[in-house]
Order: sequence, then structure tokens, then C-alpha cells
Amino acid sequence: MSDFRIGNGFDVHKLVEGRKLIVCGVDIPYTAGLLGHSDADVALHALSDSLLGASALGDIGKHFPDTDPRYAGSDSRVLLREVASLVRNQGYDIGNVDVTIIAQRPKMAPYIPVMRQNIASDLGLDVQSVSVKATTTEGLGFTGRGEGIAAMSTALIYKK
Ligand SMILES: Nc1ccn([C@@H]2O[C@H](COP(=O)(O)O)[C@@H](O)[C@H]2O)c(=O)n1
Ligand SMILES: C[C@@]1(CO)OP(=O)(O)OP(=O)(O)OC[C@H]1O
Repeated sequence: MSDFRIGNGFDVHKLVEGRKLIVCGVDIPYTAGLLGHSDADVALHALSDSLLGASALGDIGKHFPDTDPRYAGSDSRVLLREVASLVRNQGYDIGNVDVTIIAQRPKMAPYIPVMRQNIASDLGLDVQSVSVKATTTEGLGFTGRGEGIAAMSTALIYKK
């Protein structure tokens, strides 16, 4: 019997003019980008937190504090790879991950294949084990008004 564990992650970043919009490592052309200490890749932050949650290792704010200048402007794919190492150092393998991006605009669908490839590469997974989805909130709430983007993630890890 394997030791299976699951974790969830959630993150929100504000959309502002003059910043790049980076989601799952993809630089998406848009009129605004996400604000943060790092590249503000909201989806990779939710994913990282789900992996850390599954292994009860805290969250990315604990491992990469936003008060630490070393992480200013950091590439969230680098942080995700560090998170994967932390999980594997606890003796776990990563099973599958499922990420949902909550954004009224822009349309994420054209970028989803590359997003899945990026995550699969960073986590050392087959792309079939990586799901990325997007949804609007039908114009409702802060995401619906285009004030920010949210993301949530579930991750499964296991010990053989
Ligand atoms: N930012 C987004 C939001 C949604 N999509 C895709 O559009 C479909 C319809 O979205 P609803 O919120 O109306 O269900 C959804 O299934 C997504 O595939 C998107 O690409 N980018
Ligand atoms: C990623 C980190 C890195 O300093 O900074 P932010 O871009 O501010 O992102 P957040 O989701 O607030 O998580 C905290 C930090 O770990």
C-alpha cells in the first residue's frame, strides 16, 4: 500500500499596467500584468503551495519570503523546481497536479499546452499528469472586474 497525500493551494495577484503577465511560465501578451515581489506567476504559486501542502512543508511565503531581496523579480519556475526538490527530499514522488486559473481575461486556452509542458518539465512529470484549466467568474467579483487573477491547485504525492 502506497502512502498517498494530497494538498491544495490558492493564490491571488493584482493586475496592473506596466507589468508582464506571466502565467505557468508563459509571457502572455495583455494590457496589464500581475503585481508581486517575484514575477507574480499566480498559477505556479498556487501549484507550489499545493505541493508544499501535500508534504506539510508550509507555503512559498515561508520558503521564499517576499521580504527577502534574493527573491525580487524571481522566476516562479525556479521556485517551483526548488519546491519539487523539497518534496522529493521528504521521500515523496509527485503523482499528478491539477491547476485552475480564474481570470475574466485574457483567454488562456491558446497557452494551455505550453503551460502544461512547462510544469511537466519543471516537475519531471509526463504531460498527461499535468492539468491546467481556466475559468471566468462570469464577470462577478474582483476577477470578473479584471482587478486580479486567482489560481487554485491540487497535487497528489506518494511514497512507494
Ligand atoms: N481566462 C479564461 C477563462 C476561460 N477560458 C476558457 O473559456 C471557457 C469558458 O469559460 P467559462 O468561465 O465561461 O466557463 C473555459 O472552459 C475555458 O476553457 C479561457 O481560456 N481563459
Ligand atoms: C513568490 C514570493 C517570493 O518572494 O513573492 P510574491 O511574488 O509576492 O508572491 P506571493 O504569492 O505573495 O508569495 C510570496 C513569495 O514567496
